[in-house]
Amino acid sequence: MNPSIRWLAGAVGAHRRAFVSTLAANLLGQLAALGAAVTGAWLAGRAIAGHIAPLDLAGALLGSLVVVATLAAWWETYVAHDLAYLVLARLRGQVYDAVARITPARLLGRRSGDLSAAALSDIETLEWLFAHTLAQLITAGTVLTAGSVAAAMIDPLLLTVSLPLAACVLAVPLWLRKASRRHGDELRAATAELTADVVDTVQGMRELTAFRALESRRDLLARKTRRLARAHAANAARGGLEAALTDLLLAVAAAGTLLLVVTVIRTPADAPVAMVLAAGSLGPAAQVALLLKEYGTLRAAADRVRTLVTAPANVPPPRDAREVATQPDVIFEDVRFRYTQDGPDVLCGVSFRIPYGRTVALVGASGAGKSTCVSLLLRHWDPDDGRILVGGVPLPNIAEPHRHVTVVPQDVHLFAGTIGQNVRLGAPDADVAGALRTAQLTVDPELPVGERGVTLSGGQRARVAVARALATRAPVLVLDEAVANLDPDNEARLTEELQRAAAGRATLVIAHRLSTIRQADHIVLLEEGRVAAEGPYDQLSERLSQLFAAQS
Ligand SMILES: Nc1ncnc2c1ncn2[C@@H]1O[C@H](COP(=O)(O)OP(=O)(O)OP(=O)(O)O)[C@@H](O)[C@H]1O
Repeated sequence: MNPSIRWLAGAVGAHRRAFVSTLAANLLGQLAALGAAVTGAWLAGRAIAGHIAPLDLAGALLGSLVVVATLAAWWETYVAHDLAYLVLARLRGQVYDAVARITPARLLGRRSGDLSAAALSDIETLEWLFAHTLAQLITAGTVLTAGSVAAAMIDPLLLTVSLPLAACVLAVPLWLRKASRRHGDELRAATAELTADVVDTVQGMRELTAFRALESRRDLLARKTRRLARAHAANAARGGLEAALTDLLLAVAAAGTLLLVVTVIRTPADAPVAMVLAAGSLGPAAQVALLLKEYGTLRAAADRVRTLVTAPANVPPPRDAREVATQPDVIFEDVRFRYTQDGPDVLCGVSFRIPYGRTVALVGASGAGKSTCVSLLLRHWDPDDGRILVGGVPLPNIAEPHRHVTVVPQDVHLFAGTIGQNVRLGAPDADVAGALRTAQLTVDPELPVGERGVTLSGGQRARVAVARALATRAPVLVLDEAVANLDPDNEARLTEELQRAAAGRATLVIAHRLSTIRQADHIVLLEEGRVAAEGPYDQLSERLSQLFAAQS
């Protein structure tokens, strides 16, 4: 069995009761249906022999079996879907945890729309596995065995046609399994790519409109849609071939069994029962063939979900947690880092200190490694060498780093909801009005901001992000170009407020404006991942002027 399918089958283990109920309902339904067919055939045989007594015990048994089969089918539909959605809910939780674990540092090289496809449509595809496959495969095997044993008890010869042909029916999906896998992989990949492009298109609609690129984007989506249609067509053509071959084999098996029954069974009254039992193996075989037809798609969806869910965390979980000082300094100690093993060193032994109550500005040309320092301080990655200490404790030994370090990022993300909800993101009991006041934003906290904060200006979004960070009361504050979206007046006023807020914090500022940098107590100049110089503004003013002149 494919390892991903085996892994998913294992996921059912947590819902044993629901699985056993599904299995019991399916088995009961199948056996009751077989029993009803045999009883009906036996009654037909008696009628052939001239015994017409419709309401005797056998008639009652037939009626009861039909009722049991019907109720079991209804029960199975209910419990099988219950099982499927229990497992799917669990998988969705695991996918969510995995996405949280591997982002924001990286997305396993996958696009966000691709991850949405894994979280939504791949998992939805697996519903077929849990609701219609696992229990049904076990039941089909049981019913096939029971029917064959009963037929052999009448005459072993009865199995000489149906059993080999049942094996041929099962061989069809096995014979086509490579094509099934290929089609499944292509189908899931095409679905994911289209989803990723649609998500990208919706998110970038403003740019597409501004740059008059709607036509070319439509062409791209049409191309991706055609790819998906081709994948569906290839999958459907193979599925159709499988179904046609299965039907042909079943028809040959039924005709052969009929011929055999006529030859082997001498008493006409026994012929219907013999026929039903001899053909009894064909029904389960056809059912298994039908289930295996979906194997390629299921396997591809299972592979994609498993890759995501079993992806290792970017950084190991905190260990030997230690108490962090309430008024912490932040220390970068000879930090070395590269993003990929064979990539260049991005930080080559960076050391600096942010004392509590002080503001340190990190400056440098584009690509010098400023944002990388922020990512390491937020523990999106761990340094390859050296360490970062907050309040005297290395980051990997801090149980909940976000309680100590907060950030106003370069690309602010606001969630659909009110300003207040966005400010309370990291601190549900926060003083929203106070945080908004410090962030210089005089708006109603109940004002809705729309998805990604579309109803706000860039400056307002930045100030909501500042309020959100301040609301957490974390003692280390990182401002990654937080005021870049503001006009000089507003920038000056917000910087003043932030200076006041910085008195009770250790603050790291990344800024490209001299006016912001001038406010800092200490400046660290990064060049190609190294600290080229550090000191107060007056000491570095010449180098800073050169840097900013070169950048402008
Ligand atoms: N996720 C990533 N994977 C691989 N390389 C990256 C990644 N992020 C940044 N880099 C590389 O690391 C180097 C430092 O990038 P960083 O974003 O830290 O620079 P920066 O000083 O903040 O630049 P800017 O002022 O333009 O924002 C750059 O060469 C960049 O291409």
